[in-house]
Amino acid sequence: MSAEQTNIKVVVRVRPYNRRELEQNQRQIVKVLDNNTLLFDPDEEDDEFFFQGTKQNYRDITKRLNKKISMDFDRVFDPEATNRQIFEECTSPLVASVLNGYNCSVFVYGATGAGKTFTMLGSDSCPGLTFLTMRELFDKIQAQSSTHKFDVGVSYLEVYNELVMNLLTKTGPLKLQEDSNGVVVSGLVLKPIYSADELLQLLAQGNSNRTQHPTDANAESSRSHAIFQVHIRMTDRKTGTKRTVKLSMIDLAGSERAASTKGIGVRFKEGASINKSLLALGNCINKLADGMKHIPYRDSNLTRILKDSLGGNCRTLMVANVSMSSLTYEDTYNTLKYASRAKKIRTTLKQNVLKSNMPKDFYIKKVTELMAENERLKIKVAQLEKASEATRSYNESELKAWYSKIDAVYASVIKTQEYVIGTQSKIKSMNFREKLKKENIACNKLLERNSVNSEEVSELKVKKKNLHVLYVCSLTTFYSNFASILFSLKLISDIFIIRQVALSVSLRVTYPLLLCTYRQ
Ligand SMILES: Nc1ncnc2c1ncn2[C@@H]1O[C@H](COP(=O)(O)OP(=O)(O)OP(=O)(O)O)[C@@H](O)[C@H]1O
Repeated sequence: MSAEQTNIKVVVRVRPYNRRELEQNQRQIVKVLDNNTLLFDPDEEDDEFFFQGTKQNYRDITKRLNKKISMDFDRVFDPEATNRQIFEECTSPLVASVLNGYNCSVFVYGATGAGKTFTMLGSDSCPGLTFLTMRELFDKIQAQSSTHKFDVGVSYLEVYNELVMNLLTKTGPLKLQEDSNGVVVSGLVLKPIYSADELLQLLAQGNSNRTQHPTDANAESSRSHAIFQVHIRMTDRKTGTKRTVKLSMIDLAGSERAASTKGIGVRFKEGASINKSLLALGNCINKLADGMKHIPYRDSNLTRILKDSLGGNCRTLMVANVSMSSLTYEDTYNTLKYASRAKKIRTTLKQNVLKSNMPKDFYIKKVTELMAENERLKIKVAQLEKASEATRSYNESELKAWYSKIDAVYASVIKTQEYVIGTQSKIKSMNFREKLKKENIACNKLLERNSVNSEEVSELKVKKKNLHVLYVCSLTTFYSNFASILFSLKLISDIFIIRQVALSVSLRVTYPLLLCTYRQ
């Protein structure tokens, strides 16, 4: 897996004046010039001093010249900047990195009262980077839950007087050990969590266990280094690839000079040990910045724990907190010097992919099997495609044959029907004609008798003529029906009706024929 070289990202946050600073009306020693640059110890623009009517550059000739040092950082946040703004610009991108398999660390550095805890934890109304980052992390975990399985565990440690304590269980001191994965805290059991709310509850619980004592600069000064870590194991549901990553949020104790906290007794020891660990941190930062090979991480427990974040496989963000009041001149200067040095540190990033325990042979066998299966399936697909094509063509030709057979049968049925109908009407008209003939014979017989009188003779003759007309009609299929109707209605003696029927059907050819037959 390729490794990527990157610098530690360093941002400076300048906090607003606190009440004490405003009351003492001190001068401003940090001026934010733009998003990346600040001026430390600028000239006092309004501090004008006139001697005998002439403006003097310096009121006090014994006073040293202002440093006027311009410093560049990855980002400089002025006193108006909010925690959300810093989150969006600095730690939100880290969440995406974590879920891509990179270890990430955020640590805040600065003197007591400079705003480290405010930046990291914030308050209910103004949540800090830890809260906002964890919320974002869980939102993203939720969004990816269909493709990945996530196992999340957290730990919250404090390093106080060089002792490592578990803030979640209030137990310790714990020992640090080194293995191939780096420094591990022996006996530390990760607390599994399933939601952002659960995580935030644990954070609150750990904070309440944190060692705090008031200092001159901060009534709730944190006297220990707090290290909140989220360990995530991601399993790709499709490929089964596993990754383990760690996101660390570190709130360091104040980096002020021991003298500035005016500690005695326990507080002095506390201050000395904070200084010892921060001195060790400073040494590591300096050596890393100079590209030295040997880095004295082992000088303190803090640097041992931060080894990963500073010089290991980790994307690291350092937030240097400073006050702009001249009351904190030395501390602010030191913090900015540290931050400038830290900018030079380069870390090497690698995506964390868990090695599988399966031997190589297993995968070789598996791939060979899958390739053979693939070939077998390809052949099967080709066979099926061929078979389905053959079935399709057979069906089409057979269907055509069936259609033409059906058409032929249908045509012959129609023909037969027509023939039957034709035959029926032929039989009908033949029967009708037979009837007409019989009637004519009967008329003839009556006419041959001597007993019929002259009136009856003329009536029989008219009937004979009409029978003849009907006979002629019966020779055509169309008129045969009319003729048979007239005959059955016994209207054959009324030639007028026959004439009307012929007229109504407007058969100009047949009508003269009928008339001429009638005239005969
Ligand atoms: N950016 C800010 N805006 C408003 N108030 C701030 C800001 N930064 C710090 N403060 C206030 O300043 C005070 C000291 O801040 P904080 O406790 O964060 O300092 P610290 O650096 O953590 O100090 P210590 O090392 O002693 O714990 C707090 O009351 C805090 O609310």
